[in-house]
Formats: sequence, C-alpha cells, structure tokens
Amino acid sequence: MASKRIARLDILPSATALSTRAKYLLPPCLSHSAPHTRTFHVFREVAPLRKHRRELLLIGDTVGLVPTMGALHAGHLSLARQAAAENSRVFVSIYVNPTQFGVNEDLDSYPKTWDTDTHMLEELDKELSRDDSTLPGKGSFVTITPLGDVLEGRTRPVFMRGVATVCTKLFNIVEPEQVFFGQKDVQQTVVIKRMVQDFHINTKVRIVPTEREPDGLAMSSRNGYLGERRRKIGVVLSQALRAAEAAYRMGKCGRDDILALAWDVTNRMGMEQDALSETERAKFEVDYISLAGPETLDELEEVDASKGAILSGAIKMLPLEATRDDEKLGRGNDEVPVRLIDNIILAPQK
Ligand SMILES: Nc1ncnc2c1ncn2[C@@H]1O[C@H](COP(=O)(O)OP(=O)(O)OP(=O)(O)O)[C@@H](O)[C@H]1O
Ligand SMILES: CC(C)(CO)[C@@H](O)C(=O)[O-]
Ligand code: BAL
Repeated sequence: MASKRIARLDILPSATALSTRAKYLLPPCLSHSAPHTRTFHVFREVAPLRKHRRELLLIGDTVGLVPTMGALHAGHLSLARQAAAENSRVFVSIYVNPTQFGVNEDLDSYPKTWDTDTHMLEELDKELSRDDSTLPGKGSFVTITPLGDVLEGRTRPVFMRGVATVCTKLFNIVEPEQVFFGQKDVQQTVVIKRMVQDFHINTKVRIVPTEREPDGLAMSSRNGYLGERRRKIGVVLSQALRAAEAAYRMGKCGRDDILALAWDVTNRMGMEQDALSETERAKFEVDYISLAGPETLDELEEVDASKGAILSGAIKMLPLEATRDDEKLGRGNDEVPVRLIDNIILAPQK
C-alpha cells in the first residue's frame, strides 16, 4: 500500500505564466534571495517547475492544480484543501490573466494582494502539515464554442477563451492528476470539462462547492470592493436563485414558473432601493438570470427532471451615487462597479 505523504502547497505566481516572454512585477520579498522563509516553493519560470514536476512524478507524488487569480479567500482555500485531501502535492497558480478581460472590464482594478495571498497559503500549508505530520490579442488561443459564448461570454466576450487558453497552458506545464475549480464559476467548470474531454487532456476535473458568507453571498475576490451598503444588497442574487430553486424543489419544471420567483426577488429589492435617497441606496442591474442545460448551457424552456439544470445569474452593483461620512466604504471607495455571479445546480430528480 502506498504510504501517505504530507500534502504540501506549491505556488505558481504570475510568473509561471505561461509565456516566458511576459514581464512581471513581483514584490521584492519574492526575490530569489528569500525563498527559504517559505515552507512552499515559488516558481516564476516554466523550466524549473517542469523539472520539479518530473521529480514528483518519479517519486510517485500526485499533483492537484488550483488555478486562481489571487486575492485569495476561503473559497480558494476550500479548493486547495480538497486538492490536498486527494493529492500529495498541491499547486496553486496566481495569475491575473489579462486575456480574459475585455477592454472595459476591471483588469486594472482587479485586487492584487500577493503578500496576503502567500501568507494565507503559508498558514494553510502549516495547517495541512499539522493534519498529517507523520510523513513527509495575438497568438494561440483555445476557444470552446458555443459554451464560451453564452452567459458570461455575452458580457465578457474574451473571458472563456482566456480561461481555456491559460488553463491549457497550466495543465500542460503542471500535468496535474487532478484540477480543482469552484462551483461558483459554473460556466468555467462546464467549459473546462468540455475542453479536457475534447482535447484528451489527461487530468480529472474536480468541482468544489461554493463557499458562502453567512448571509448567502458567494465569496469572491471582488467582494472587497463592496462597502457595507452595497455588500448588504449584493445578497440579492443568491436570494433570487434560492427562490427559483425552491420552485423546482416543489416540482415546477417550466422556465417561467421557476425564473419568475427569482425575478420577483430582484424586482422587489430593486424597487426598494429606488425608493431610497442617494445616500441610502445601493443600485444594481441584473445582467442575466439563466436556466440552462447542465452540459450544453442551452437555455431551457422546461427542465428535464432526469437531467437537472443550472440556475445561474450575474448582477452589476453600481457605484454609490453619494456616500456618507458615517459608512464603511469598500476598496475603491465604492466607486467601482462590481459584477457578482452565482449559481445553483438543480439536481436531477429520481
Ligand atoms: N466562493 C467560492 N467557493 C468555491 N470556490 C471559489 C469561490 N470563489 C472562487 N472560487 C474558485 O477559485 C478559483 C479561482 O477563482 P478566482 O481567483 O477568480 O477567485 P474569485 O473569488 O472567483 O474571483 P472573482 O471575484 O474574480 O470571481 C476558481 O476555480 C473559482 O471558481
Ligand atoms: C481559472 C482562472 C484562474 C484562469 O485564469 C480564473 O478564471 C479563475 O480564477 O477562476
Ligand atoms: N473567477 C473568474 C475570474 C474572472 O472573473 O475573470
């Protein structure tokens, strides 16, 4: 029987990136002079990483890869924990991938919290070691159509192409036995699964449930842009999806019967906000609320209860119109619009 090894975290910061020509600005603390302060490896070049990967292969270690864009939170850590539970090594990549952002999206303001990220991974690494201390524009793109064009793809046209491309590179470099993605980005999971299948990529795609705040808001790196006022209203999406899910659970399968309940929630909350003054309200726009097939992402008129469906949505929290001195603002002083996404899987019914 294979002996159990300590799962260790290895981190691939932006530099692993995927193109040896890319330039990266890394904080000085990450210079090669100080790697001994970390309990995990930091790779910024492809070649040493590949070498390390080959060594792991030779000693029979398995690798679970967790691709991220940094600004880590409990959701990311849940993926890393899951990966560690099932693999002897965990690779976490941190790379804010520009090719998945369109020109008017939030690439420039996307949070970059390298020091906190590495600290969190450090703590997680310690925790995992404690758990088992007995043993040690132009270029090439991967396009998955039509899956990448619907839902998020309508608002973020290059998003899924960027994700599929960067993940192909990561998968080729790391050659992980398993890759871990969060349920929160459901379209991404469907695209990646299809890509792995269509390109015969030798890895297993694992999906980890969405971590939520106590009120139901899905954790997301972008939530930090929500000050207390927008944060309170941001929960509208998860509440809307929950209402629609309840209709399905009560036996409704028709699109209108299911989605009407979600729209009731967003319309009601939207009207409540409209009725308030500019210093009190937080306005939002619904981008979409979708009821789609679990593998095709085609919009459904009727859920086939033997297959189930994906209920998903996106809203944009608009910048506050006027702020008050007595309120806690988010990163960017609540001047940055924040797009929130969420979903619920409507499981097949027997
Ligand atoms: N709340 C969550 N629960 C579980 N997994 C999550 C959660 N949030 C993100 N993930 C997963 O973590 C991985 C990296 O995601 P990413 O770095 O984009 O974080 P994010 O919080 O989704 O950020 P963003 O605000 O950009 O959506 C993805 O597989 C994503 O689905
Ligand atoms: C998978 C991913 C790391 C690719 O950049 C990104 O889309 C994310 O963080 O979900
Ligand atoms: N979590 C998905 C990364 C993005 O929104 O670009």
